[in-house]
Amino acid sequence: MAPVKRRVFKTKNEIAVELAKYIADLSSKFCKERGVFTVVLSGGDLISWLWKLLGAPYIDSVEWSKWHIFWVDERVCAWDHADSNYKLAYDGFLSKVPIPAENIYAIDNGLGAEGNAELAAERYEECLKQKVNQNIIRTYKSSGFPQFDLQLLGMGPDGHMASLFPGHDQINEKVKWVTWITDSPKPPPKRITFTLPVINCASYNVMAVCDQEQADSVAAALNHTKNLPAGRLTADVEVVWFLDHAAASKLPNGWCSIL
Ligand SMILES: O=C(O)[C@H](O)[C@@H](O)[C@H](O)[C@H](O)COP(=O)(O)O
Repeated sequence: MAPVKRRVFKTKNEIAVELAKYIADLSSKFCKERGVFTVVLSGGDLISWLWKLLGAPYIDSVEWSKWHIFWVDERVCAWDHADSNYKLAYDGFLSKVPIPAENIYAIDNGLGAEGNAELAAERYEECLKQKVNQNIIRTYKSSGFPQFDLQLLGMGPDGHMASLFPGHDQINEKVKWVTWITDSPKPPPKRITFTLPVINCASYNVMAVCDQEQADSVAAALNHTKNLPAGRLTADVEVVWFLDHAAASKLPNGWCSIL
């Protein structure tokens, strides 16, 4: 099992600083080794913690042209809808860095606008398969599942990650790469999401969580509580939890970082 590390910081600002370093180091490693860097984004607060990458030194030193961007989950709506994770990422991050537009793989806009969750999930899985065939995404050992270089995840206060919610069946999917939900407890109800095997095949998984309302779930997830989706998070190389003091406050060792 990959090591699960945790890095605890006083403020969200410090998280942004360290997250930028972590991401930039992995970017240079994968760009050197593979010539591409596959990055998976989520929605929620995460995007607001990527701002450090938008300035010096990273804006000039990161090989942005080699990045390929995917979403671990997406709300089923058009790209310009206020609920869209694509829009959130575009407005707050993607529009400010020189990643080629053709390297950004969003949900199918038409199916999103129609609200067709099932077909949107199938179409997104086809898109991933195409990128595997083009050697942009690797596959994980003999399993055939896609293996992303880095996933940037968040967790809700109920312990959900991506759009895998406690007590919902999607967490048990073992074959599909992308599935869908039409009764998400977190609005909006229609979403598509990577499945657990895909999430856990990633080389590096970052889970970034802040604030007091997440503290119980952080403690439960880091105790590997299996009925919490985030308690089942693993990775091929490592999982790193980036936490602020409030989110880490219910952990047995409190604010200690464990590396
Ligand atoms: O589409 C979504 O809603 C997100 O991708 C979701 O899975 C998010 O990552 C968590 O809910 C954490 O959200 P916060 O960071 O806002 O707590």
